[in-house]
Amino acid sequence: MPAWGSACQTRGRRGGTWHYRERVSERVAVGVLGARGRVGAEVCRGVEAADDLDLVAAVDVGDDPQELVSRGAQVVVDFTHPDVVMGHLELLVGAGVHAVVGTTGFDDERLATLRGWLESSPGTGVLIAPNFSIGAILMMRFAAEAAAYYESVEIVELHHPDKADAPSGTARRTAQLVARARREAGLGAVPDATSTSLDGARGADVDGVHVHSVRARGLLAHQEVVLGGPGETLTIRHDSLDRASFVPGVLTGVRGIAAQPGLTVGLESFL
Ligand SMILES: NC(=O)C1=CN([C@@H]2O[C@H](COP(=O)(O)OP(=O)(O)OC[C@H]3O[C@@H](n4cnc5c(N)ncnc54)[C@H](OP(=O)(O)O)[C@@H]3O)[C@@H](O)[C@H]2O)C=CC1
Ligand SMILES: O=C(O)C1=N[C@H](C(=O)O)C[C@H](O)C1
Repeated sequence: MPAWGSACQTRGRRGGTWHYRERVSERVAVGVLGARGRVGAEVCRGVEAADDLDLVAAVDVGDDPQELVSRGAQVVVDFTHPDVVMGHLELLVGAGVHAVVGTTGFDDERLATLRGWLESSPGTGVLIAPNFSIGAILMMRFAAEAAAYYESVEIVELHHPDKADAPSGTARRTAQLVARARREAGLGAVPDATSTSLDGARGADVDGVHVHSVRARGLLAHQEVVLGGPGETLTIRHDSLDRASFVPGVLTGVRGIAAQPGLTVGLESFL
């Protein structure tokens, strides 16, 4: 029986007599936080279109997040804002509700706080995924794999100008994965003899990897990882052209989170 499966009976006719056959229903009651936002609205549409999911609460600014609990959400998806997401998670984890989180802004300190809350709520699962699109997940994986072979690497992330934060959660995560791969390969610091006269000219330094953030109307979510070695470069690029790109990954997280208690960072282990 799945974690939230409920057994129900269906009636069938065999040999002229009615009999009952047990059928296991795996429907999941889902709440969405940030339901009127750019991604939240897309997630609501995805949940409503799925045969095995029920949208029981759609919450945004002005609504009471307690509704998520009182309406029986088993899993809550959060696409809100880095400034408010921790408050939501404290409420959800305290109530034993699983969470699938796309909202950015998770540093080591926040993750440690979250782990502490989860220790007091055994059986509850939280998935924090910097990016739910399959192409972005593959882009991060390919970048980490390539990083061991190149002396140089820089990341350019490009987004719409209404984005809450910079650098993007995806770029931070990519930089961390690339930096780890470089360490494991025994590579030292990336070569850079530049002496800059303007702050910011070389972007932000994330674990020794330079990250550049572009914000321009017309863009949605894009990233390039530029790797360089003697006489060659390799550019790994991903483009999200529509927010529909995030929905299948979110629904995969929703369906899998009850079976993965504790904290998971990145959708990779659900694929
Ligand atoms: N992991 C991933 O794959 C992705 C992650 N993201 C991240 O998701 C987050 C949201 O992005 P996006 O959808 O573009 O942002 P939006 O601003 O379009 O949506 C956020 C929504 O949350 C609402 N909101 C803000 N505070 C609260 C609150 N306290 N309670 C309930 N709702 C609240 C906002 O309302 P109001 O507008 O009134 O403030 C808005 O409707 C960002 O951190 C972004 O980086 C985005 C895309 C993909
Ligand atoms: O705000 C966005 O739009 C996005 N945010 C996430 C991030 O910061 O990485 C994911 C994607 O890049 C879109």
